Amino acid sequence: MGNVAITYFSGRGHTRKLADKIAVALGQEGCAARLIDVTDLSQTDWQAMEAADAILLGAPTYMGSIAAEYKSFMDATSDIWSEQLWADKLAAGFTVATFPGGDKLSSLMQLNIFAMQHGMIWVGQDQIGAPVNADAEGINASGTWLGLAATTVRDKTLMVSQGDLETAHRFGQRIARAVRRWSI
Ligand SMILES: Cc1cc2nc3c(=O)[nH]c(=O)nc-3n(C[C@H](O)[C@H](O)[C@H](O)COP(=O)(O)O)c2cc1C
Repeated sequence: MGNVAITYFSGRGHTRKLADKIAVALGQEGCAARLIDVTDLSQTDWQAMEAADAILLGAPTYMGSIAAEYKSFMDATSDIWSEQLWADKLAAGFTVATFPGGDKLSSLMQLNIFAMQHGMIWVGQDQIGAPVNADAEGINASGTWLGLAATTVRDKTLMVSQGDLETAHRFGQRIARAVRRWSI
C-alpha cells in the first residue's frame, strides 16, 4: 500500500498521458495514486501531497526547462520548504519533449534540485533499453537515468511512443517498489 501524489502540468496532454500511465501502474501495484493538475489546486490536493509517501513531479520541457506553469507551483511550495514538511518523502520526476534530446535533462535536473531542497529522497530511472538489452527495444529510449524522459510522436492516440508508454509503466512499478521499501 502507500499514497502517491502525481503532480503535473500538461499544455497539450503529453505529460498527462505519462502521468496516467504511471498512475495505472501504481494502482496495479497496490498504491493509491492521486493525479494533481498544478494549475487547478484545491485544498484537498495540498492535503494529499502532505499525506503522500511519494510526490511525483511531472512537467513538459518548454524552451529547455520546465514549463512556467509548473515552476509557479514549485515556487508556491516555499512555505512548505521553510518548515521541511515534505522531508523524507520519496520524489521522482518525468518530462516529455518533441526532440529525443530536447534538453529534457535540464528539466529533470530542475525537478531533482527542487526535491533536494525539500529534503526528499530521489528515485531515478532503472531501465536499460536497447542497444544494450536487445530485448528492450524502445525502453528508456532517451538513455536518461535521472527520471522518465519521453519523446512525442505524431500519433495523437499514443502521444508518446509505445516504448515510452511501457517505460512509464515500469517507472510506476519502480515507484511502487520504492514506496514499499521506504514504508517499512
Ligand atoms: C513553449 C514551448 C517550448 C518548447 N520547447 C521545447 C524544447 O525546448 N525542446 C523540445 O524538444 N520540445 C519543446 N517543446 C515541445 C514540447 O515539449 C512537447 O510538445 C511536449 O510534448 C508538450 O507536452 P504537454 O503536451 O504535456 O504540454 C516546446 C513546446 C512549447 C509549447
